[in-house]
Amino acid sequence: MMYVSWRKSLTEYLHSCYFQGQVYYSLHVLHEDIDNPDQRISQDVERFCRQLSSMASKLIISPFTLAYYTYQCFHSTGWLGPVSIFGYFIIGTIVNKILMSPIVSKLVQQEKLEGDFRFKHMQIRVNAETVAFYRAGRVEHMRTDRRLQSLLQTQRELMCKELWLYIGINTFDYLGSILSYVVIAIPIFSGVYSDLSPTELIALVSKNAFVSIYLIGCFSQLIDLSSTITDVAGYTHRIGELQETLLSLGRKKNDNYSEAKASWDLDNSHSGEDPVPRDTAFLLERVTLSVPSSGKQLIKDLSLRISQGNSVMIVGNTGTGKTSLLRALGGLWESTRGSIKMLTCFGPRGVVFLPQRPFFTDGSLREQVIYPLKEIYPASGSADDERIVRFLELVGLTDLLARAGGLDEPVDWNWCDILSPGEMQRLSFARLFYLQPKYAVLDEATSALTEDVEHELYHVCLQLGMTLISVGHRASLEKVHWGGSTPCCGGKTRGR
Ligand SMILES: Nc1ncnc2c1ncn2[C@@H]1O[C@H](COP(=O)(O)OP(=O)(O)OP(=O)(O)O)[C@@H](O)[C@H]1O
Repeated sequence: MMYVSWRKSLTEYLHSCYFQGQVYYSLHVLHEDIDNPDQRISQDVERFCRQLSSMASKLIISPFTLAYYTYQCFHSTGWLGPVSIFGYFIIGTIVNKILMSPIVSKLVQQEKLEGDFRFKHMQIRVNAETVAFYRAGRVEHMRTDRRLQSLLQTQRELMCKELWLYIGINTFDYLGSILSYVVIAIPIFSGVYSDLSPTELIALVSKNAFVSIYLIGCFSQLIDLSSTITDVAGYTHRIGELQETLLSLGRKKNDNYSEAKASWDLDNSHSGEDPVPRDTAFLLERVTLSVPSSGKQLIKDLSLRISQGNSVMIVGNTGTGKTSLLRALGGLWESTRGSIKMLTCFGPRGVVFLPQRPFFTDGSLREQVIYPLKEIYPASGSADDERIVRFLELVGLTDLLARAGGLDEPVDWNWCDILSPGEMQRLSFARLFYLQPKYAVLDEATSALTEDVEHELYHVCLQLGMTLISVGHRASLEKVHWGGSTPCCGGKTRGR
């Protein structure tokens, strides 16, 4: 009996560990499984709901069975039986409450540490080469190990606390079965059933034992639920935190960016209702911009209008907020004061951003060049092979066609691993030429290329009719953005 109960506790514990893992994934899916977060979250939510519904079904049925067996117990033992069993349940609940409280906070702490540890793993996996260049393997190993040790320490503490809870639950179960005989022994020895024959007495004892044990069993079920409740409380707390963060982020979203402008738009969706000229892409009025996490002020009272044909170059020292200004233009950061209006859409008919770190998705060479149009128009087919090949030639990546085995050949490599920084920047330009937007926002997009190549690429952009908003350090770039200048915080904007 003892063995069966321990095994049950262990199985429950392992089950809870498994369940914790699943919920953990739902919380860290944003970091690790960005490719398919919706599916992961829906699977986890499904499991979570199953656990809740099993708990709810037990809670719904319990009152009926409790009422029936309380009546039966009262019938054979009088008030003594039900009162002592109810009193026993109340004491059990109080003890459980005391044992449960520290487990919930420990479980939340464990979830957080597990997330930190996995995030560290992912960070090393993504930056393995950089770490190897720094010969920082031992350092990273030590740092990861430190996180693992603190996670294991918390898990050990959690197990100790859970051990006491399980001891409490099992003790309640065993003492309960003894109580069933005690409650019938009292009326028997006090002479209530002195007129019964031994056979009738045995029948009475056995019937009462059955009823009492069943009644105590109902209470045991409720007490057992406490271990599930502690798990659910911990996960609910953690998921609640995630939800609150997402809600507050959603609330902070810049109002100037409508839902339509938050995604790519291939139709000419400019409504023309704005009082500003149709050729204006961005309108900034007395904008003050600060780093969201630290509040450090980067830009103060910047007013700027970026319109078609008037390229802008943003220059300045490192860390002065050039990229941050682009983040604000792209709606990723909110201004502290003033207003930023984006009056065009994302995509070929509007604006395309080339960020400082090039990004390449998994897939064929074509998918890299037309990114992200394949997902927007999956049936685009191979109608524009010629254009893609021409743009690859223009950026000096003809050999990539041979390396990839053609435009549509599936490749098993990670594009960021096999391309040099310069090649990545060239491929990003091929993408830009293919998309051919009205406005191109270029954040140090040619930092790994020579001045000549930079000049050529910028020249093609202008030939294709793009208005450029670029961040760069080289004086040679200024010629492309030739014109007057507007001061801007620690940096400068120069207009063509
Ligand atoms: N996500 C972030 N969280 C906290 N601080 C940030 C974040 N991104 C940037 N910062 C800080 O904001 C400041 C401006 O950063 P930004 O990237 O705009 O600089 P920059 O002018 O583009 O520099 P560089 O020329 O080196 O690219 C820096 O001090 C940087 O440390």
